Amino acid sequence: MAHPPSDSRNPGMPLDPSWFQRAAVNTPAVEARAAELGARRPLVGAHRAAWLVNAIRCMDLTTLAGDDTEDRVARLCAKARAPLAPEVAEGLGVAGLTTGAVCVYPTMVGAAVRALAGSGVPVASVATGFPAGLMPLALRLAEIRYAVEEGAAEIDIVITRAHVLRADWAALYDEIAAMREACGAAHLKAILATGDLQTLSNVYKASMVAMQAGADFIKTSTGKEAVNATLPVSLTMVRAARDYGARTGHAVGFKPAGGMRSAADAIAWQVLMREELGARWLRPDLFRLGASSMLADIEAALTAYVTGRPVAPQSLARA
Ligand SMILES: O=C[C@H](O)COP(=O)(O)O
Repeated sequence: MAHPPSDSRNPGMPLDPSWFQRAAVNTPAVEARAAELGARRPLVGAHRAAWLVNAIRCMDLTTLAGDDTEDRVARLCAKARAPLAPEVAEGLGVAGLTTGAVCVYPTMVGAAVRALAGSGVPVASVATGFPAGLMPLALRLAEIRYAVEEGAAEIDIVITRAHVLRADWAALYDEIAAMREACGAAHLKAILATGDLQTLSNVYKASMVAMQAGADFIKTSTGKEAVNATLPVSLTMVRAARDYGARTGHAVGFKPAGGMRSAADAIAWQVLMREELGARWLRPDLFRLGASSMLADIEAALTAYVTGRPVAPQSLARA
């Protein structure tokens, strides 16, 4: 399938329920496909290293904790600017490698912007009453505008799950469209909190509504639900993005987030993107891995590959 260009933002479109209201996801088939993806023969050597470097390039390095401080954010940003030790980066031929972005709470955006100055690494901010989103819309929109004024280039919004559970697609569309407008030039990632949506068919429908409302990315989770990113949910969402792109010519990005911890996770999700959407979707403008602790395992794997010495992930510098 020809891949639509991704350098143009998703303009959205009027809500059209005929694109999704009769969608019925074959859950057993999706789960079987996802299991097959996760059970692939492991990559080794230079091939595995290349996929892990790309995972860093596409990572939203995240801290979203109640005890976050400006010092912790500054340390995270230093890691985002230089995720690998110099000798490891040079050994891989990726001097200057950075993460895709840094993702923080709104009141930490200023500290992140200052710490990332001159790096080219954008700041993403969660907003709209993260993680539950249960605040008046006017306050959620004000929070978006605050984060953008603080310097956020990307806004990760959360949807009102009740709109999905009640199949109130107009209400879901209207809130995301209003959020998209409040973002202005900042890119909008729509967090669907899929662990709260009960069925894969609801995940597909919410994905389609978010894209029709103008989301630049669809994102699985806040990382605070009981169940966050899974391969079956991700497969459902990327197929929605594929269907939307085939009909509109607009590429919408995908961000799995929450609970991904290992280098193996980083490869499994990239294999899913490569096989379902194509190599074009393995770049940071269309793919992000939302993770707070996955980088340590990736760094340990790459350090061991370059130096030949095994390294415990917990021994590496953490934010
Ligand atoms: O959006 C990013 C997620 O909150 C990160 O979740 P995590 O801490 O489980 O990696």
